[in-house]
Amino acid sequence: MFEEVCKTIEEYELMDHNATVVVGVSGGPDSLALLHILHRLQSIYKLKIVAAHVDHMFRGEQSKEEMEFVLSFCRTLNIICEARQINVKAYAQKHRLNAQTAARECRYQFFQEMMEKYQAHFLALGHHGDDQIETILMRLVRGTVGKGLSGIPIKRSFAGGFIIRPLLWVTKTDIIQYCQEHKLNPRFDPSNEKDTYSRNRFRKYVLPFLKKENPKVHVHFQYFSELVAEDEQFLEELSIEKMNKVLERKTSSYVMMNLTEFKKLPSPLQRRVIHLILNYLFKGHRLTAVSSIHIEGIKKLIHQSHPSGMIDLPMGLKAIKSYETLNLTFEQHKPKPYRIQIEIPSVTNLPDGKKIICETFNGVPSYKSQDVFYLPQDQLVEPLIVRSRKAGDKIHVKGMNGTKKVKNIYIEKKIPIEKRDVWPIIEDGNGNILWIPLLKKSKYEVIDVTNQSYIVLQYKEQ
Ligand SMILES: Nc1ncnc2c1ncn2[C@@H]1O[C@H](COP(=O)(O)OP(=O)(O)OP(=O)(O)O)[C@@H](O)[C@H]1O
Repeated sequence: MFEEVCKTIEEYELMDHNATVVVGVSGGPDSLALLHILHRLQSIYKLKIVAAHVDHMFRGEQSKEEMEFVLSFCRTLNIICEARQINVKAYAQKHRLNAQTAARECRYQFFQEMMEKYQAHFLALGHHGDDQIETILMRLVRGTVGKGLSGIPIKRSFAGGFIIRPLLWVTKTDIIQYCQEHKLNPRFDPSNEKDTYSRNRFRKYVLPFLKKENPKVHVHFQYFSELVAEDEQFLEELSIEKMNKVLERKTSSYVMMNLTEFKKLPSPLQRRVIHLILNYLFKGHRLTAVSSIHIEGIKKLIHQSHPSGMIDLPMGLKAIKSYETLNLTFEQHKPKPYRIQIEIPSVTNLPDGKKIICETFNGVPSYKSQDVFYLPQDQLVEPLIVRSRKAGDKIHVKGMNGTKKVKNIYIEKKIPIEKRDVWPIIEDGNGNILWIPLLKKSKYEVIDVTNQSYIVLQYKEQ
């Protein structure tokens, strides 16, 4: 096993000469073997080794005894040992965490502190090949997708340096044998046997079967882990590039996406782009994992034939589709309804950022367009009003008998939902809708060569 671990260290460049390495040592076989191996490499790499032990205070005297054991083991090898007792139960209660998560958080805080104290480059941990198999299988069973399926990384950034795991290519059996050969006499944590933990059930019931099928199964899982990590990194970079092309607006609580561009992406990139956006929006919301249910929900909303729709996501996030736009937003604001009187003449600023210019006009209008409306002076019923839509709004459409629902006009013209609430509607003193700028004119616009006197309304950009 020693040779195998040395090979891993070299191949993955897990160690530099003259480096300072903090080693997480629980007192169990994995980390004890790891410490022993690194100690053997100390003179070759000219390493400074610091063992770091946390007593989680779960098992009273027994865990204290483990701490004493680690301290004395390090003394015999002449290795610096930092040990700390942390009341994890109290920490878990305070932060409302389960015991395992709390223990992990406390441990990593301590490791970080030790790395800073000793200005260490590496934190070495004793995860091995069987841990890798368990982790990947547990995640598959739990429904993890993407990068999470790569399991435990052999080297990753941490506290200004790297976490390294030199034992990932060896098995628990190799480690136990190593401990026996070198008479290391490790401590065994009884909680590793409990059926209540999911990991222990995988270890006890699934691993023996896999190892019987193929004693080298850990090699295949490790290889799988590295391939997935590599593929995922490549796809993530590609997805970031594509995401930047489909995003039209982005703040910490709001994202607007162009669906015409989005739909051109191949399906795996579509999923990843959604995943990236959700991760970005949920950042800081203490949501550990974006679930595939949310990603698929958004994808379905985008591809459904109906041009508009909305789904609710965790933490009050909403995905709102409107024609070729998807808005993902935590913002709940709905535009306020408005009603403004139009003086003659005047310039009226509108909530949609545009303006209505109202003037009198003498002569026969020759310019006809959807952004200008001519009302014969003798038809004017004051006051003229510009307002937002109301339920049941109807317009007597120019050149048509009867009325038409304004709502149907918005649908026909594919006006996005969020724009409908601010779109201006002009009505007269009788409450008749005269004009919906850019969309529809009413029968009240009558241009007649015998008439030389009009009110002209123009809808313009600022
Ligand atoms: N209490 C602890 N103090 C210091 N390091 C720890 C502690 N618990 C775990 N570690 C580090 O994290 C690694 C993985 O922990 P985990 O609990 O998954 O493994 P384990 O199977 O219990 O390992 P070991 O046989 O070393 O106890 C350990 O190998 C060790 O390097």
